[in-house]
Amino acid sequence: MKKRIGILTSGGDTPGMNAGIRSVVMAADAAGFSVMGITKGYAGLIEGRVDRIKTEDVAGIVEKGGTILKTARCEEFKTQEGQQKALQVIKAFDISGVVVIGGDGSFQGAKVLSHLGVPTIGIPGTIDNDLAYTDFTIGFDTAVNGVVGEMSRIRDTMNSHERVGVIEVMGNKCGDIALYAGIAGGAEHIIIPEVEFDIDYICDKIIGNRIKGNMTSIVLIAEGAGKGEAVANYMRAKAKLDAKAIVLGYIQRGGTPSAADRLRATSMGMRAVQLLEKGIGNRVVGIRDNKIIDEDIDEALSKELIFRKDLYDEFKIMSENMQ
Ligand SMILES: Nc1ncnc2c1ncn2[C@@H]1O[C@H](COP(=O)(O)OP(=O)(O)O)[C@@H](O)[C@H]1O
Ligand SMILES: O=P(O)(O)OC[C@H]1O[C@](O)(COP(=O)(O)O)[C@@H](O)[C@@H]1O
Ligand SMILES: [Mg+2]
Repeated sequence: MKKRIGILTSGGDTPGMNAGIRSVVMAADAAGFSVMGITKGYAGLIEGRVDRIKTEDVAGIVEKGGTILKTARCEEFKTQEGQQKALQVIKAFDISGVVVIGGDGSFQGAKVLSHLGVPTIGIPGTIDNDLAYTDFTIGFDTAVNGVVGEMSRIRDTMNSHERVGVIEVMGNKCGDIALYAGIAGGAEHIIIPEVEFDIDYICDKIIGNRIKGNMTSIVLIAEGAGKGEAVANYMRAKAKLDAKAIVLGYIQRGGTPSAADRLRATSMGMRAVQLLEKGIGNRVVGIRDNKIIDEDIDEALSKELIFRKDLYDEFKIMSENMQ
């Protein structure tokens, strides 16, 4: 095993990616490896945007959102031609192992690199929490905290106008951001792709609560379950509710990472380097039952997401009893 590893971030950026980069660079340094930072994910790899990254380059980044390595979604890397170009760059820079921080799509790319003979380790970086093999992905906790903060700001103005706030959050096909933020932020209703919803029931509940004098109504909708605007339009047209749709959008992906995300990213970065030190690739690192784990990429990606029905049931108890 030669002593030079590459690191890239790919897909949607997340708070905590920088903490992961920092950890990999420091762990590699301690192990006698040098690290090459690959700018802009697989696109940068194909283009040869590769530069030495040293301990001094990662000083002070633990608290920064985004990713100092930049990121991208790169269609070309999905083609064999693109993958061969990337492989040539890896060889040209004498890189013997790669760490990829990204989500489900990025891990497909990590699998490709491993199968091309470059030991590659994935660290889960996505706000969506949509990777089944790990309890949490890096960035999810910060995103949930961000949504909870916005919910209380939105609630202030919705309450003042006696409006219904329909807040659309990210998550791709996964409802976790809406579910966790819904519980922590005290949403009256959540709409997530994992559970069928009845818009008329939600309207009736809101109207019933209003009759009893409770005018506060926040509905969180995960983007995978539909558009906030469509829900608000329906509420206005069919239930005469003064509903406003708010799409939180990219503010969910920015900002300083939470302590939990920094801690997880740091431990996962350390594990990634330990694996590469042993020449082990084709694995992804994660956290299960509060312990850092690693698992074969193919196995991890073949797992089906387990919906946290226990949490949803807790939410329902609170939602149904809110008045
Ligand atoms: N099947 C695949 N084979 C190779 N690379 C892939 C594959 N799927 C995704 N990727 C790479 O990973 C990048 C990020 O994937 P994407 O799904 O957009 O984000 P994320 O990794 O955050 O889920 C893609 O733009 C592409 O470069
Ligand atoms: O940044 P883009 O390309 O607009 O993509 C938006 C998507 O990225 C995310 O923010 C994060 O998704 P990934 O981590 O899979 O990249 C999703 O929640 C959202 O659907
Ligand atoms: Mg993804």
